[in-house]
Amino acid sequence: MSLTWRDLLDIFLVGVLLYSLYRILAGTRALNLVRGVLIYLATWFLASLLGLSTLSWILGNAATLGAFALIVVFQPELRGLLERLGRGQGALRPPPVALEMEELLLGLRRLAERRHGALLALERRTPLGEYAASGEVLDARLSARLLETLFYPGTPLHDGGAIVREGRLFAAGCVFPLSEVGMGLGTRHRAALGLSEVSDALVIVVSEETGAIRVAEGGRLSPPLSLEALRARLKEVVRDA
Ligand SMILES: Nc1ncnc2c1ncn2[C@@H]1O[C@H](COP(=O)(O)OP(=O)(O)OP(=O)(O)O)[C@@H](O)[C@H]1O
Repeated sequence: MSLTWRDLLDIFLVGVLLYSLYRILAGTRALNLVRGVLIYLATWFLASLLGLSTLSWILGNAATLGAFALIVVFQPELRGLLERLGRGQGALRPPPVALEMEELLLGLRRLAERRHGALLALERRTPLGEYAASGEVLDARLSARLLETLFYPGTPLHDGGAIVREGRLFAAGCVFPLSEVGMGLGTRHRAALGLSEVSDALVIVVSEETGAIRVAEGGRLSPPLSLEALRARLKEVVRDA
């Protein structure tokens, strides 16, 4: 049997598909799931190969049930995965968000200096309306003073995340989905990571404990960023209004 160009194309495309899946899943809870599923399939395959009929019968039947259970348990990840596949993971970069960047940076700097925890999502292609609905819709002009006021500890809206839509502070006090990955992190950081897993939003988080500013994007949380590094990162995403 000779190898035709179709076989080579087939192998190449499967390789690209597997690599893309790995890139999407790397660093997320779903990567462990894929590893688990591969181990399961390998055991099942070996059991059938060695003629261990009871074990392969059990594994075969459990697979059907397990597939449904996985869909239920990993619903947020699957949703995020389909979302990212739909967006083409960078091939179709979301258009830049129009935003008064210096106001945003000034607000973040002041929050960080005072160790006022903050969570702010910049909406891109994925609509964040369902999360905005869990908080208070403001649709106000974004300013440093508004950010400082919103995240001032003790105020009713300081709890939860804010959403910036088309350069305006659209909503505050919103509940974001919590990531299962950053179990060592506090809930504010897990909420930043969680939203970035299920959307293409760029989520900025200011730590109450350390004042460190980090950015979550595509299911990954950056190390603490200096204001200059943050400005450089935002310039790739934001178009000054
Ligand atoms: N699901 C959520 N969505 C949005 N915000 C949340 C969510 N869960 C918690 N928060 C926010 O996180 C705050 C609690 O932060 P916590 O101190 O546990 O986190 P942290 O990541 O350690 O932050 P920090 O380093 O700022 O202390 C809450 O007051 C609330 O504002």
